[in-house]
Amino acid sequence: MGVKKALTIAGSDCGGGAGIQADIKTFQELEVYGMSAITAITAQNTLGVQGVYPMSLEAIEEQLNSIGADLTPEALKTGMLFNSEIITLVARKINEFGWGRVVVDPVMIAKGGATLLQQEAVEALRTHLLPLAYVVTPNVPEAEVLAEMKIESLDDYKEAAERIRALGPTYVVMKGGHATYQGDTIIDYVYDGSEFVAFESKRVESIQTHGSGCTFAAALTAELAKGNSVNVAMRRVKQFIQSAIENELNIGSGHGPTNHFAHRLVHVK
Ligand SMILES: Nc1ncnc2c1ncn2[C@@H]1O[C@H](COP(=O)(O)OP(=O)(O)OP(=O)(O)O)[C@@H](O)[C@H]1O
Ligand SMILES: Cc1ncc(CO)c(N)n1
Repeated sequence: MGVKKALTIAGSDCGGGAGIQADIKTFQELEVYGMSAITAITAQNTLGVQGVYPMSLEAIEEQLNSIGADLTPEALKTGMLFNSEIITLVARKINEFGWGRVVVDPVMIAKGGATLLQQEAVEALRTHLLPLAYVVTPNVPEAEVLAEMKIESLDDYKEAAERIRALGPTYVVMKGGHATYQGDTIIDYVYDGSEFVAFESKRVESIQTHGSGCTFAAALTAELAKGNSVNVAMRRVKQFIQSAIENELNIGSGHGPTNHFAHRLVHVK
């Protein structure tokens, strides 16, 4: 059986904790061959985002053409796409190459508040990209935007998942990192249109969660590239992200990155 290939279409985080860098590290740790198409370069560190430089549409298209001509990914994820032109282009190329197992991480705002998706681009995400998604992985604020409603309870959560699934994805993974009503427990829900499967974990009291969303979606993409079902993949993903948050790296003086190699310690234990 040959090695599986995963592609990330996302922004670069020069600080190494989120974006393309988090994705490639995660693919590597999960023993999947990682590839990238860079949509934007960001200047950022654990203190915040200092600059955002979108790539030209031509540069993005050429990267995707090179991959499409030679290196078909078994699964791919999208992260920071920044504007509606980039979203439309990425959706067109995914269609053109017939790529499946698409994980859409609907990245909108960085932890420090910087805009990673322009307001006007939300509609493009809803209408062009979500119909192509096998899985979409919103956190609570992103789910509120996509579903156009406030989420304050479990019922709201389920209603939002229903509305998001109506936009086209086969699976909606509602991440619970931001859900304040769950107390010490974090619950991520997988919704397939008929049932909600809950994945529970213990909340770690830590500010070193920079890139947790990217790492989570990249781990899911890697496991899907191996041919796993979403629910089987999620068990591995939750272990991976839990150990990455529990085993702090203590890098930088702000919101430090998660520890992408921590799962190796868990295996040794
Ligand atoms: N403090 C924490 N302790 C344990 N697990 C966490 C914690 N914060 C997030 N997670 C887990 O990390 C994953 C990502 O969740 P989260 O909701 O934080 O994503 P996100 O907000 O998209 O991240 P980002 O801010 O990087 O975009 C989920 O599986 C979530 O359960
Ligand atoms: C490039 C990039 N993508 C995603 C995020 C969200 O964590 C970030 N901070 N930077």
